[in-house]
Amino acid sequence: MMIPFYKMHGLGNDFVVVDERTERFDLTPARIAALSDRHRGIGCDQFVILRPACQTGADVFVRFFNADGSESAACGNASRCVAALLRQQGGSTAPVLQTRAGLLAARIDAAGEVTVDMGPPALGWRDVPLARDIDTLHLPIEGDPAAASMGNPHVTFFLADVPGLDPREDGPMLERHPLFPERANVGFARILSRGALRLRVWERGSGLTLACGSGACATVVNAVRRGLVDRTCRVDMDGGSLSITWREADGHVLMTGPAVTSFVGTVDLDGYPS
Ligand SMILES: N[C@H](CCC[C@H](N)C(=O)O)C(=O)O
Repeated sequence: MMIPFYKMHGLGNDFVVVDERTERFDLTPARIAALSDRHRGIGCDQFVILRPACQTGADVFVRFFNADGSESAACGNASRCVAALLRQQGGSTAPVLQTRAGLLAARIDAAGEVTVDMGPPALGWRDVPLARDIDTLHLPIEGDPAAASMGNPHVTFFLADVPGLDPREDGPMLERHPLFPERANVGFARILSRGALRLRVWERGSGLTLACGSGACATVVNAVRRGLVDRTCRVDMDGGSLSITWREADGHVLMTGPAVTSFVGTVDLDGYPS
């Protein structure tokens, strides 16, 4: 069965987007993982499915799946891409995305830059979640990381504390550390100034990516909590930079950056195991 898809990216964090608002396809986690494979499938960091919104005020319901087929409630870069896609299809410049992490209000400016209100971070141990009741600002792991949720679990290492830590070497073990019952996205951050930091993320279910939107949000939150940066901070990643603001007035985190459609295509689902 041939189905259409959009290939998109946010700073090189790339996605296959399939629109199921008018027709459902048989997209099992196994088939999503096969389609996400960069050698045997289309290839992407995350696979994104659009469904009709079922919450008042939302324009679309969005589900995010990692390359291993696991589902995440949040994906910042893909949220910007979906907002831009709706706009390309004639939608408003202020779409609202329903996600499993809540309603996300987006805004597309005249230059095509997309701002998504990612909502407030969740900072309690049960929110991240962690395996037991501990202070999320200082986890009992070598390197003294902090943890926060943006609807998905993030742990942040500040490399000034552990200069030898490496995403590819240490990411896989830390992703599956027993302290993270739902695994974790692992951020490796270097503070550049009060208004900028450098970040690489070993992503849960996808590995090292060129950029991570929710990771950028969680890292700024954790850096502000530690008194290391101001509430508006540029986050420089391998694929480019995002502007993040942890707004004092309501505690929401705003993320601004690009969203690109690389190409559209069709794929025969019968070629992939369900
Ligand atoms: N790997 C993440 C989902 C994608 C996050 C990232 N691509 C973003 O832009 O936020 C997780 O399992 O929580």
